[in-house]
Amino acid sequence: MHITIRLQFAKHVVSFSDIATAIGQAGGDIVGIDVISSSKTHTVRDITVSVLDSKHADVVVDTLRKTAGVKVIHVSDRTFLMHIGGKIEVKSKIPIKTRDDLARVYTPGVARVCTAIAEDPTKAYSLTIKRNTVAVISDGTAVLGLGDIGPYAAMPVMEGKAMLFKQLAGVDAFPICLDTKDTDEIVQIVKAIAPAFGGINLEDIAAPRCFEIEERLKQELDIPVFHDDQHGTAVVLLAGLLNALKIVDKKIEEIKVVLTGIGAAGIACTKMLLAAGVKNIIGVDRQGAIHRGVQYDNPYWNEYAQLTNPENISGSLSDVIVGADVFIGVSAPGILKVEDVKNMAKDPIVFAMANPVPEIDPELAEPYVRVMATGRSDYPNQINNVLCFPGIFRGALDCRAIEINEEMKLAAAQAIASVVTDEELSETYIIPSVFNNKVAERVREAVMKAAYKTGVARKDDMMFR
Ligand SMILES: NC(=O)C1=CN([C@@H]2O[C@H](COP(=O)(O)OP(=O)(O)OC[C@H]3O[C@@H](n4cnc5c(N)ncnc54)[C@H](O)[C@@H]3O)[C@@H](O)[C@H]2O)C=CC1
Ligand SMILES: CC(=O)C(=O)O
Ligand SMILES: [Mg+2]
Repeated sequence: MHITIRLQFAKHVVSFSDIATAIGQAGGDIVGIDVISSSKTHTVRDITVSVLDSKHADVVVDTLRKTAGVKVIHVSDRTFLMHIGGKIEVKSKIPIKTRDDLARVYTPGVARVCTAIAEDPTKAYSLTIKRNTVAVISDGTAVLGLGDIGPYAAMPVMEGKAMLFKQLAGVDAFPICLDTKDTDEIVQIVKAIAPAFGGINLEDIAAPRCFEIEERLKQELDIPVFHDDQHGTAVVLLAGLLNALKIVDKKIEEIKVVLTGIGAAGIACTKMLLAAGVKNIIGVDRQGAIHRGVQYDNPYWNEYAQLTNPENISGSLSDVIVGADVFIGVSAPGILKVEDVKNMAKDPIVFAMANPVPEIDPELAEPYVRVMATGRSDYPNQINNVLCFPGIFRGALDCRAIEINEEMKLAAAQAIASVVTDEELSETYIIPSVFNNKVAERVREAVMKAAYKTGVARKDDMMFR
């Protein structure tokens, strides 16, 4: 990583070459220098230094703090710099240059437009932003794998999701973090803000509350409501698995899958895999394998036990992973050991998808796996819901779908998988890159086709009839 250190140094006490030497001795590598101000006695400079990690950054900064004549003003890393002031803004489509423009975009002209919508509310789709907007709603209770860090801390992720919606699919998404964990209140708030939006993307709301929130909103709203951590993740996981199974030449009906983290993502991934034909899937949470014969406090786990684990095996992750063809992690960092991978069946497939730190370090797993994937951007095979949510909402908005149903999700998974051709497919390329511009377009088309086929599209479109 790179950090930028703003420091002031007294010219008569220390020279820049002394500072460069100190940084070098602490193991830092200077990659940029900017002079911010200079007087006869002092200079202020921004020095950008390449360091190994945040601990190493502390060592470099401490060294400078201890150097006589040097005052460290502040330290920022490039990631923080990208977040300063937030990452998105609202822009007008048309400038207001004259009084005439003003009278048309605002009062009095706007009143006629308002009246037209009041007379026919469906006109909200043609005369407001509704046809292109998605609310990204979080309560900050399951932010990535960081847990319940609250609504303020959740904002950078939601802003990031909004950026991806826009860049990858042209959707205008609004990050909305709610300072409440009350299910009824969240449902009420989302219902109340729905008029401005064409869709609702629920994000990083912890299980099991997220299931009720989504179900109730789906029933009460006539726009698509989609919990990204459940369905977006499940769609991309299935896409990756379909392609990985081609490499190891195994049939989906015959594989044994072990999945850790029976929360939002885990339950949805399991349901998607069962629908796709997986017969033997065992879910593992903190207490071990979910099995029948136990009354869990979490009602979703009791249902889960009925749907999975055909041999009703109990035990720890290390116990149940023996002989598994596929490991899927949507749980916590570092819980899969190298020994566990060694005990899997031939040609193991390991999808360690916890963010930001996966269930096993890919470098440790690599020698023993046939196909390795993570949720991260800095390793090959990124299985991340970002491959799904922009395109699936683009399709749903464009056909004005009332919901995103199972057929649309399956179509999205197949569309994502299809971007990687048989000639291109390899152990390190089972899933297209986030930057592959075919992904969102292919997902959009497949999703629209499925929406028209299943009768949930409201917009008349001859192409899809
Ligand atoms: N790659 C991707 O696209 C996505 C990755 N994720 C990742 O999956 C993880 C879970 O996310 P959600 O399902 O939204 O959270 P969640 O809070 O709904 O569920 C997490 C589950 O993992 C379980 N868990 C925690 N520590 C565990 C351990 N040591 N062993 C077994 N189970 C454990 C929890 O008890 C809980 O049931 C996070 O790390 C998140 O970043 C989630 C969504 C998408
Ligand atoms: C990718 C994502 O949505 C998550 O880790 O929560
Ligand atoms: Mg998420």
